[in-house]
Amino acid sequence: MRTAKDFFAPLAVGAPAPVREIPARPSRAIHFFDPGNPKMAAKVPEMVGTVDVLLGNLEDAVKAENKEISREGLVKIGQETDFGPTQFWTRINSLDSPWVLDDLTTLVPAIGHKLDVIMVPKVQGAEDIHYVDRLLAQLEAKAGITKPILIHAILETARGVANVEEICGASPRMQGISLGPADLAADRRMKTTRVGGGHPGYLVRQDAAPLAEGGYDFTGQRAIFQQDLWHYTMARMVDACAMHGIYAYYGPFGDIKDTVACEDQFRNAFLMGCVGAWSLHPVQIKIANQVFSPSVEDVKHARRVIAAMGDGTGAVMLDGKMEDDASVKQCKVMVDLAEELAAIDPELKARYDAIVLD
Ligand SMILES: CC(C)(COP(=O)(O)OP(=O)(O)OC[C@H]1O[C@@H](n2cnc3c(N)ncnc32)[C@H](O)[C@@H]1OP(=O)(O)O)[C@@H](O)C(=O)NCCC(=O)NCCSC(=O)C[C@H](O)C(=O)O
Ligand SMILES: [Mg+2]
Repeated sequence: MRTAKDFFAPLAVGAPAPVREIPARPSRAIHFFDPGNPKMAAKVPEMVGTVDVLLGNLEDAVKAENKEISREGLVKIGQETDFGPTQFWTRINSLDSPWVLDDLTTLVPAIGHKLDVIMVPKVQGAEDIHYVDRLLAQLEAKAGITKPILIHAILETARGVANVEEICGASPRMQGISLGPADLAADRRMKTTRVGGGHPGYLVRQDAAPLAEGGYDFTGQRAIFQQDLWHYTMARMVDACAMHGIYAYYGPFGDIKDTVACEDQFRNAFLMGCVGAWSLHPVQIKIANQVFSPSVEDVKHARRVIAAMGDGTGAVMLDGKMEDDASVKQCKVMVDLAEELAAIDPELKARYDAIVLD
């Protein structure tokens, strides 16, 4: 058993002290690029400052024969790029793959001082996080790294979902969790063939109309309402993350051309408590930045409620609605997020600063 005092002790002599709290850094879009793809790699410097997180992907979507080229490409990018306000993450290969040990033993000494977060795919339980945690501590100690690299897990197996609470609490390095809908669908034997998003077959149909002579008209037109396949998993993930003070993210939306449905999926995640989503193509960065930034209307309303509530206790009527201690807490979540984002996004800051309370 790991005791409370052990939890915040370094796991290797000379490794940096674990963080006590995960910093609330903006991460509306986690933008994936293949560091071994020359066209994508060339775009990295110009993307700095336009996206909250740049993630060099080494796992799925990188061909087996290119794993080493991509890893070397990531080292070069890490060494040569000034990331400024943008976070620099990587997704390593899965823990059961032949590449992951080389990923970690190459990346940490070479660019560990620049890497903010390592995303670990297909996490099954706390034991996977413990393995990476100890290995990172050893590698950080050896490389003289002074700031601990954080861990982000992808929820993409049934066992991972069943163990999500213990995964979130497995290490002080745990920064957050993303939903990996494509691998999760396969692992669960869902009958879908998509990378995230909904499915027209997963629906609820309006009741049949009653007939005058009795019985029901099962042949008439009835409205159908498409349902969200990911609602249950997202809700579990958000609760587990909130419980442990870490951050939840929707993952990939593979239908790049369907920007409208992508926006819907991202907005569902935002409303449910996620702080960001993945971007697979430059077009999705703008969608994530917009969706995961509170609207001017929401910030204005939240500020009005906070102002009307004074010390934050009791109940008042505002625009015909009751506001109380609980609604003011929700409004503070909105305003705090707006302030964090305004600190790194001048355009957003100008829009929030222009708000005038009625
Ligand atoms: C999806 C893509 C294969 C599409 O690429 P492409 O056909 O080249 O798109 P375009 O012609 O529209 O590209 C226009 C230009 O933009 C560059 N580009 C494209 N994507 C990126 C990017 N991600 N970062 C930077 N630059 C990008 C192209 O090179 C073009 O450049 P130019 O010719 O100079 O104008 C491709 O977007 C892609 O591979 N994206 C990343 C895919 C990925 O990372 N997949 C893995 C994450 S999802 C996953 O793993 C599932 C999950 O784990 C789960 O289980 O659910
Ligand atoms: Mg996956």
